[in-house]
Amino acid sequence: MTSYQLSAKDEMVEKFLDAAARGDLSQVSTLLSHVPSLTNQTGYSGWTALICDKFIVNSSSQTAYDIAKFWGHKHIADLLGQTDDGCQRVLLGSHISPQENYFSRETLDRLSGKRTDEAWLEAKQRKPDTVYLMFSNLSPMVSTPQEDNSAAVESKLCRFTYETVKDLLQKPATVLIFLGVEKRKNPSPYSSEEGIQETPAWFAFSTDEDAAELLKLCTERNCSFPKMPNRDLLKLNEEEAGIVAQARSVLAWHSRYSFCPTCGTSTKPEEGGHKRICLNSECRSLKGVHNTCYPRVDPVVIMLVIHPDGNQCLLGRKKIFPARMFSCLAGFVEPGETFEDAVRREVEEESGVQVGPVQYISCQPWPMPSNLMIGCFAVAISTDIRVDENEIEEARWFTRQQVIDSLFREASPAFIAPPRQTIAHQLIRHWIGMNANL
Ligand SMILES: NC(=O)C1=CN([C@@H]2O[C@H](COP(=O)(O)OP(=O)(O)OC[C@H]3O[C@@H](n4cnc5c(N)ncnc54)[C@H](O)[C@@H]3O)[C@@H](O)[C@H]2O)C=CC1
Ligand SMILES: [Mg+2]
Ligand SMILES: [Mg+2]
Ligand SMILES: [Mg+2]
Ligand SMILES: [Zn+2]
Repeated sequence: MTSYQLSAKDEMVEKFLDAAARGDLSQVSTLLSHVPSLTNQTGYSGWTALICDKFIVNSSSQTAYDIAKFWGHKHIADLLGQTDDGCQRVLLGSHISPQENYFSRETLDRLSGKRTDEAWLEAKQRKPDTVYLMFSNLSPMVSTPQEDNSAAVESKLCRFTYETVKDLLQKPATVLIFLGVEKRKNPSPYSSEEGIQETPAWFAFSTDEDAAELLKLCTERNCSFPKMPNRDLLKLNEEEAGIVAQARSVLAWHSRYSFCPTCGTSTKPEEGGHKRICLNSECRSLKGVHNTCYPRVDPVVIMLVIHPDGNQCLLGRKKIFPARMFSCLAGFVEPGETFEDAVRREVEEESGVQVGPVQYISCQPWPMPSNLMIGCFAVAISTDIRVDENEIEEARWFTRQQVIDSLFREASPAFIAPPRQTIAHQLIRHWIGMNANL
């Protein structure tokens, strides 16, 4: 006996569920002949005898699909995975694994709390193990193992010590930013502050000194300041790419915000280069907190639009793309807009295709100069293409097979995919990895 009293109806429901769970067909039919509505009654556990609506969840938030999958009933899970509601079935549901994109790795601990600690920052600047990255015209100095400009050759950031760059740091046009300290590989066994060996700090600075003279300061081979960031900054390893994503965006902001957006007076860097303050003591921007004083990040949605049949995707090309390259559609999020609405608006503006469900997949900082690419899948609810020629030269539906050929096979694919370092490439690849779910 339970400690609580069941009503006659509850008792009937529990009896019915018990019979259904045991597979006692004769008792199930007897009870049903008396009370047909028992099929959809819910017991204390949240279960029904037979889950007729597959979007109903039990008290553990599991759908029939989740349960079938958990117990390894693949056939049933596959059946339940098929739906008639055209759109949702081509999305991934809960099967998304976290994905790291190029420019996304957090190699350094930013220690944002230390940006206001001037004494600590000054001491760190002079430490012999502190690493300095040098930027000219928003490009970091890099070295390449051989003189080869092809995309396959990896570049390395040139690292400088305080002794080498201290004169440059004094020049009035130099902007210095504190990037953070190296993350500790092994957690320290010490618990007291004094016992912990501090890891090296990293700074980046921009200088307008003569580039040829700057290159002489480095002892590495084949040093240069790359000319085409969209191409040349894709040659770093993942760690260095993550550092450049932060450094280039912040330095680009300094180079564009030397005057106050509120009153037009000159501004100066503060807080380890993560803030600029106006030199006019009467300025409104000095009262309260204002986003004009901080580095900006511009959200951009980038989406792989999937055909309602689940087996084609929509890709477009801009005039400036290399020949035959097609990529995901993308566009800036506008003020007061959700990213889902931005996806729908940009896709319709650029291709005329209407979009229903939108699902976030992963994001990518894109430091040219300061975008945050918000990567999504989106399911089309119309398929006719009408391109806005101001933004896109051509847009097309490509079949899964054409996409696979383009990513993995050399011989004359239908189009050329964007490079692997772009989130566009990763979204396309991710889609190929999904089941057609048909
Ligand atoms: N990492 C990746 O895989 C990819 C990155 N991208 C980046 O996404 C960005 C946006 O894509 P688009 O198709 O050009 O956007 P878009 O479709 O919104 O059109 C760009 C136009 O929007 C206007 N605009 C509105 N807000 C702006 C802002 N904050 N900054 C600059 N322009 C603004 C300008 O008129 C600009 O010409 C590009 O800058 C590109 O660098 C684009 C595709 C792939
Ligand atoms: Mg666009
Ligand atoms: Mg657009
Ligand atoms: Mg736009
Ligand atoms: Zn001002």
